Amino acid sequence: MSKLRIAVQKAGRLHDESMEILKDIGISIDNGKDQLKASARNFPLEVFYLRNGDIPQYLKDGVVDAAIIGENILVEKGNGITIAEKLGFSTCKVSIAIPKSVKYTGIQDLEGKRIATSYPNTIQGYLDKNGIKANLHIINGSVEIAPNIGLADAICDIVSSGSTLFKNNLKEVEVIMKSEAVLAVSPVLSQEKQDILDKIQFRLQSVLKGRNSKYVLLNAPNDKLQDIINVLPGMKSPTVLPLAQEGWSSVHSVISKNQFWDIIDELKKKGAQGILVCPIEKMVI
Ligand SMILES: Nc1ncnc2c1ncn2[C@@H]1O[C@H](COP(=O)(O)OP(=O)(O)OP(=O)(O)O)[C@@H](O)[C@H]1O
Ligand SMILES: O=P(O)(O)OC[C@H]1O[C@H](OP(=O)(O)OP(=O)(O)O)[C@H](O)[C@@H]1O
Ligand SMILES: [Mg+2]
Repeated sequence: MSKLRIAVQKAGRLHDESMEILKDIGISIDNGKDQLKASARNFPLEVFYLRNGDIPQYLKDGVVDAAIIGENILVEKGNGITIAEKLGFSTCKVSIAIPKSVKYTGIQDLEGKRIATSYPNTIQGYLDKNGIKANLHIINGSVEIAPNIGLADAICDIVSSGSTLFKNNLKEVEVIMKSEAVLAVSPVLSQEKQDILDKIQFRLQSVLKGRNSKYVLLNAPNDKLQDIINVLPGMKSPTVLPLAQEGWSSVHSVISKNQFWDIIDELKKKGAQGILVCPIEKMVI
């Protein structure tokens, strides 16, 4: 039986959460610390530990079948590679920044300027789209220092919290793209491997839905029950159970993390009491 070969970053910002999500979908990996390849014990999967930047080529060549990789790297090097699933971690932006003291009126201000970056294709595409010609200086790391040492007028790099920009006296002036970790798929995948990938994707979706939701239990006086139920979404509709104390019910529901605090405020206003919030491990719909 063939195994799906999946690439995961060997070390760096994506590694830990990539391994965690594989564990959360029930895949146990025999992991020697310095191994570059490992097999899953309970699933037809082989994990290859590789550099994030090298993964697009391995996917294109079909050396690996799938990968957990930053979306930004696919935009930079991954033409022809499809995204099967967005994974919700390692969120960041690829942005252009300039020294804080320099006035910025719009992208035309970058005409003829020197821009330091590790993402030449991404920024070149953005400049072309906006009809701007600039000189790119490709460097592999510590990009944010370039304006301070006189190497460039602007930079294009990853921004997350913004603290690296802040420490280097830079300000973000253009956001080229937003990125997160994704499950990417090789363009050359056999049907047998596609079937294994479908199973992984199904499990990932149930973990991701769980991560994005909370299970909420609350007590409601029966005369307020309908008002409270109207606020709650639930997977189908909320579960309502009578409490031992007459005139009261227990209401159970699932709330999306995005709407969570708004709904809790609303529930309190409508008379809900003893609200408990629990994490959801997996949600299979
Ligand atoms: N500060 C950050 N916050 C959130 N996500 C980030 C941040 N920096 C990078 N990332 C994301 O994590 C990915 C991996 O970044 P990391 O710095 O670990 O590796 P790299 O230097 O890009 O790759 P390689 O594995 O080739 O050395 C990036 O492609 C991006 O998607
Ligand atoms: O907005 P922030 O939260 O400050 O994050 C942005 C920084 O994080 C990344 O660097 P990293 O720490 O991964 O170092 P690297 O350049 O060696 O990859 C990126 O290249 C930025 O420099
Ligand atoms: Mg980095």
